[in-house]
Amino acid sequence: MSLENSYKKSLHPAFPYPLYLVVSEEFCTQLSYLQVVEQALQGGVSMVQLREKQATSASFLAKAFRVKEITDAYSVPLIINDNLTVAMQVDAAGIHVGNRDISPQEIAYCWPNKLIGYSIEYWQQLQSPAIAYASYLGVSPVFSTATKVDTVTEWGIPGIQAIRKATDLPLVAIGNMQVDNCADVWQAGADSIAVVSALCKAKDPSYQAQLLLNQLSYEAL
Ligand SMILES: Cc1ncc(COP(=O)(O)OP(=O)(O)O)c(N)n1
Ligand SMILES: Cc1ncsc1CCOP(=O)(O)O
Ligand SMILES: [Mg+2]
Repeated sequence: MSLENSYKKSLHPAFPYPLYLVVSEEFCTQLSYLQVVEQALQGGVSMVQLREKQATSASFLAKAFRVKEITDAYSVPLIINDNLTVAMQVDAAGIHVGNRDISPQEIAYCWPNKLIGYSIEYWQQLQSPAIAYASYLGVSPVFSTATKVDTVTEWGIPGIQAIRKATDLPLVAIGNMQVDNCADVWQAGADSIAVVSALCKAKDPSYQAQLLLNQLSYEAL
């Protein structure tokens, strides 16, 4: 979709974070993960998630402290993937979980007033009690991706549109989000575009972040 054919959406008032970096050291091929975070933030990334599926808790915690130092310097919220202990210890802004993780209900009980991201992998989850505790939903994945293969539904544009009609919660689109497809996903109802490869594998994450953001037509809050 060209910018001329798109309309300026408002940012979601509860989630004014249009470009969301999900960073893992293992997917950073050109630069260190800390350089990727810093340069992506320079390019305008508005939220960062640290996702370390292979790390020990100790290594995850050490990395989280390093990333938090950078995100704090840019006043950008840091989300921790899966690990509530790490999230609490670094005083992250929140945590992202899916179906096989600690539940949003349990998180809200142990760690109140924090952002809770919850992955939607199949339609019936929209009826789950977890929804009441979620701050945003990860539409996961929009398109299939080599970065995460243990997925259930490839939502596509029709999936985003259907979930948009079913809930007012902020929607984060994830899964093979690139410069050439994120405008359509945005216009279909996503409030945020989350990327791993598009920034972690970029030679110039700052420039790449600007290219992604330029595709997203929105009014400043
Ligand atoms: C923003 C965002 N959306 C979805 C996911 C996937 O979370 P999950 O289903 O728990 O899978 P893992 O990331 O733990 O492999 C995410 N991490 N971030
Ligand atoms: C963590 C995650 N959750 C759903 S898809 C995905 C990976 C997205 O990676 P990429 O942006 O490289 O397709
Ligand atoms: Mg998870």
